Amino acid sequence: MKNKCIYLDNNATTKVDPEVVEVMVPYLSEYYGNPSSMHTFGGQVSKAVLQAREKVAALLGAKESEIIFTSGGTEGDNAAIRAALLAQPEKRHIITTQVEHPAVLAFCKQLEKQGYSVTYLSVNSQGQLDLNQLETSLNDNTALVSIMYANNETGTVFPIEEIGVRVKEKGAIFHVDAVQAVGKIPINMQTSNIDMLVMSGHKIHAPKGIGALYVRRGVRFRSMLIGGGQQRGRRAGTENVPGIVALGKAAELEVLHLEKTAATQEIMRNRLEQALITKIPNCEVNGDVSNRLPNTTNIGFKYIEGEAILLMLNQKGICASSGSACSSGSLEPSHVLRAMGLPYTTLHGSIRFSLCRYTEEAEIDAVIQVMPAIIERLRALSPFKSDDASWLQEQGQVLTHN
Ligand SMILES: Cc1ncc(COP(=O)(O)O)c(C=O)c1O
Ligand code: FES
Repeated sequence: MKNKCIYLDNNATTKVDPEVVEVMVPYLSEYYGNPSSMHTFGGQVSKAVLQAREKVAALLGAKESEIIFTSGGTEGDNAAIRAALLAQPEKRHIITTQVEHPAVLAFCKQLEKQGYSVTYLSVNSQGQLDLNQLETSLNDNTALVSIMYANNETGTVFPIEEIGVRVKEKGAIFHVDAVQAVGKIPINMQTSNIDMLVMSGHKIHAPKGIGALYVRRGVRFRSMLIGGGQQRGRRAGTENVPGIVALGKAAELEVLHLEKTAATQEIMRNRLEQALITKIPNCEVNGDVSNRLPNTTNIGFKYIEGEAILLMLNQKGICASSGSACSSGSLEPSHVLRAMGLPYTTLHGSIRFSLCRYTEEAEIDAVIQVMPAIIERLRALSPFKSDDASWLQEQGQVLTHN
């Protein structure tokens, strides 16, 4: 099956780069040794793992010894949060935000049931955090502050370093889910206050099921997986060598391409966004447009369902998304847009386009060409034609999801 779609859903996952495929294949065939083995055969493999670690460290401005390979973003987030709590058993308070990925949010909800208290910082209508709220929430009992670098749905980038200063003043551990930021904006751990940072391979043109967790030297870390002593005892289990080699290559390619491709993607993204909001009435960009990932746009088309737009785009061979991949299909409006307090009619009609270094101008042109007619057709069928609350109530609709 040859896939010829216009793929603008890169925040959900990315295509594996052919150069990445090429370097990983030998580790699925010839070099199948165990990196922990004493013999030379295993030794070759362990060397490849080390080189990959160095490449991932280089992408983050970190040291090789600060990188732990994981199975991806979810494991990294879970492991970081758990390690931070285990390192400070006397502290029982966590601060996070209402707009985190479920890998953090659902885990925090579970921790609440285990007796931890969790503060979920709110965001304003542009998706921005209030740093005063962070400051007033921080106390001596705060073990951990877990805040994402960039939001997967809107692309909003949080002022991570300003947040970090405040967190470190209070002596809490600062964990950052950077799954969407790595490879899209420069990140340098040398000049950062972040203690633990999480990235995932499949968002940067490596395969699914591989990721990395950065743990700053000196930060106490207890492994979530208990077993063999792999990865200096920080993550038990025989390493996913082909995945690790692939992640190393993907990281190397990001170092090479990041600056140039981010700039090109931003130009294309802006062109797409501008064209859509100019040609289509009653739509607006969601999120903080001045602090945003260069590849993401989330647009609310009032009075229609995002899923309907996606189905029609799909018929034209265009892949986009409404919010996050893991909750799509639920028809529940996004928790991120809800936290921003968007009106009901925008909440349901929001879709995300996310670009990557393979996105071409002609693909953007194609989307610009088909969208106005799609929206017009759906609006003609839609029962929602205004924000008038009494009208919505008459229709028996729920007004807000807050
Ligand atoms: C912000 C964020 N965190 C965590 C994850 C989970 O990563 P993974 O799919 O590698 O478990 C994702 C993936 O959608 C994400 O966007
Ligand atoms: S797991 Fe990817 S968006 Fe949720």
